[in-house]
Amino acid sequence: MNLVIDIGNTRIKYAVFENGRIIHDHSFESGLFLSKIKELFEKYPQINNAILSSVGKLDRKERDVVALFCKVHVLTNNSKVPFKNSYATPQTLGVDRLALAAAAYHHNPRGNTLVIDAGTCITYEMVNNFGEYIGGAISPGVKMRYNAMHNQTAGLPLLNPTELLDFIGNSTESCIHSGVINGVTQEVDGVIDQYQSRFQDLTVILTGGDSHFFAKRLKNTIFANSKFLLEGLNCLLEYNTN
Ligand SMILES: Nc1ncnc2c1ncn2[C@@H]1O[C@H](COP(=O)(O)OP(=O)(O)O)[C@@H](O)[C@H]1O
Ligand SMILES: CC(C)(COP(=O)(O)O)[C@@H](O)C(=O)NCCC(=O)O
Repeated sequence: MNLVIDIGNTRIKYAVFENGRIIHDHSFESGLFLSKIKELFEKYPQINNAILSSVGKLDRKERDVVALFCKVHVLTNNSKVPFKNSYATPQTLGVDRLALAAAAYHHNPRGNTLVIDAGTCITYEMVNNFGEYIGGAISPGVKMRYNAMHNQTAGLPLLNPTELLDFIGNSTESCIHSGVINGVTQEVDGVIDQYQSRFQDLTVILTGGDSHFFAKRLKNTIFANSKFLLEGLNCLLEYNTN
C-alpha cells in the first residue's frame, strides 16, 4: 500500500492507494499533521511507502513523522519523472505541478492533455502527445481574487465564493461575485480555446478545491477529477521506488 500526501498552500490532502486505486482519502489543516498520520497508520499498517509533496517550506518534522512508519520519498525537482520535462527553470517548478504533469502523462501518454488546477492559485499544465511537459501558466486563485479586492480597496467587503445567478451584477456583492466567478470562467474557457487551437484532440482535466465554483459554467468540455494530483503522486512514488 502507498500513502501520498499533497501539502498545498491552503490544505493538506492525502490518499491511500492499493494496486493503483484509492481506497481512502481525506484533507485536513496543517496543525493536525501528527495526529492524522498516527491515526492513518493505525488504520492502515500495511502502508509501506509514502510520497510527500509540498509547495511550501517542508518542515523536516513532517517528513520525520511519516518516516516513523514507512519509507518516504520527498518529491523534489530532482525526483525521476516518466515524461520529458522541458520547463525552462525546472528547479523552480512547483512539485505539485510536476505531479499534475505525471498524472496527465499516465492517463494519456500519447495524447495532448491540459490540466487546470483551481487551488490557492489556478495553474495550467500542458503535456503534449510526444510525452513532453512544456509548461502552462499560474494565475490568481478564486479565494485570492476575493481577498485581493478586499485587502487592496477601502470599500469592498470580503465575500465567500458563491454560485453565480447572472454574469451582470447589480449590487456591490453581485458585481464582486461576477468579477471573480464569471471572470475565472471566461479566463479558463479562453485559455482552453487557445490550447485547442494549437493542439489537436486536446483532453482537458479540471481539478482543485475551488473548481466546483465555475466548472458547470464552462462552455468547453472538461473531465473533472478531484483526485488527479494524488493520482500523479502515486505514479511518481511507483516510478521513484521501483
Ligand atoms: N476543508 C477545507 N478546508 C479548506 N479549504 C477547503 C476545504 N474544502 C474545500 N476547500 C476549498 O479548497 C480550496 C483550496 O484548494 P486546494 O486544491 O486544496 O488548494 P491547495 O492545493 O493550493 O492547498 C480552498 O480555497 C477552499 O475553497
Ligand atoms: C504555483 C504554485 C504557487 C501553486 O500552488 P497551489 O495553488 O497548488 O498551492 C506552486 O506550484 C509554486 O509555488 N510553484 C513555483 C513556481 C513554478 O511552478 O514555476
